[in-house]
Amino acid sequence: MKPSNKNGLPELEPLRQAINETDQKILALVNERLDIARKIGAIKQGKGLPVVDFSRERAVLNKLQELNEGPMPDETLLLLYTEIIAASRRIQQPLEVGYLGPKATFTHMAAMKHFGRSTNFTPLATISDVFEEVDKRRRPFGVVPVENSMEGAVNLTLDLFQESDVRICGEIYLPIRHDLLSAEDSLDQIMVVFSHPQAIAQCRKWLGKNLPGILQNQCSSTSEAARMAVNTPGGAAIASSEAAITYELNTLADNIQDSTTNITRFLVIGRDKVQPTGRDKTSLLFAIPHIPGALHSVLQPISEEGLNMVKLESRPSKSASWHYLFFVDLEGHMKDEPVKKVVDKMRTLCSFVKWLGSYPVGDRP
Ligand SMILES: O=C(O)C(=O)C[C@]1(C(=O)O)C=C[C@@H](O)C=C1
Repeated sequence: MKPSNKNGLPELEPLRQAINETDQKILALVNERLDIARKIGAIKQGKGLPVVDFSRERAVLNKLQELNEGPMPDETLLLLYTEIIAASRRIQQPLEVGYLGPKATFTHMAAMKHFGRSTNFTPLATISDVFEEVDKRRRPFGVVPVENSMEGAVNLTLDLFQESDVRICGEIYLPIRHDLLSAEDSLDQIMVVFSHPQAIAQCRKWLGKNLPGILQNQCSSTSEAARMAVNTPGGAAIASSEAAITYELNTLADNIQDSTTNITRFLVIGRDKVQPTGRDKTSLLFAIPHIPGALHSVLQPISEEGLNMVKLESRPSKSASWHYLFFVDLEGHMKDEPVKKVVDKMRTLCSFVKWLGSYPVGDRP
């Protein structure tokens, strides 16, 4: 008689056996990779070099994407390899990353997307705290929001670059997807919805259609809303899918935001320079003298060098009223000749230029 498995499908048997053998090989290879990472770690430690090399990590991921012929989608490949690299870092030294908390916010999700889940994350109360932790060398990296495709710039983050010496070493794009979470089982039990005012505003149409006239209660964050939902009979929260896991809530509806193009960009801040990857961005902060045409003449070298300016934002200067600082993002790395030339030229035209960092371009959803 042929061997049968629990489903009574004997033809599955050899395939399951093949999967077992493949898994054993994958396991052995991942452990082999970790052993190699451990050796690299020992060399780096001996030379006083940092464990993290974002440029190398990007090269590893790019190479694998190039080699991938499927059927594994690139998104899955990136998820798997982000975790394998996280484990390879961890075996060298556990990595400490601070982020704008609380737990299960979109900043937390962005941090996990970038660093992998096998990283030590600490929620911090404010954006200033994240900058301070990195500035004072209490943590090597931090993650903060910098702009949202619908709401615009996060001014506090931009302002903190004026005072701080941290460097941008990465960017993360995350689609903002809101879910309706509750300890209750169905929508008709819901009597009050908790969330951050921005999240409530972003789900206005859905709420009007599905929970018309229901009490809306504002919270300081979507995670705080999830906590309220845990403790309030008839309560629901608009929060992230991560909050459903963290607070053990049921997802009564997912993707309830009115717009499907709501994306937040986050920055990874640290203190080390990131080497060029071939697809980089450079962020600069500059001030111009109060003379006609000053901004035009500062930006002119950018187009002359054929560089793509991907962002320009102004903020009031902290030191002088009615004076402005400009944030500009250029495609390219500070080590690329055209970027270097532009920055040299800017230094002759601006009253002040600060290089905030050159870092790999983030994958846009
Ligand atoms: O190549 C290195 O320097 C490593 O430490 C290995 C590795 C990896 O897992 O590929 C891990 C951490 C670094 O940030 C870069 C790459």
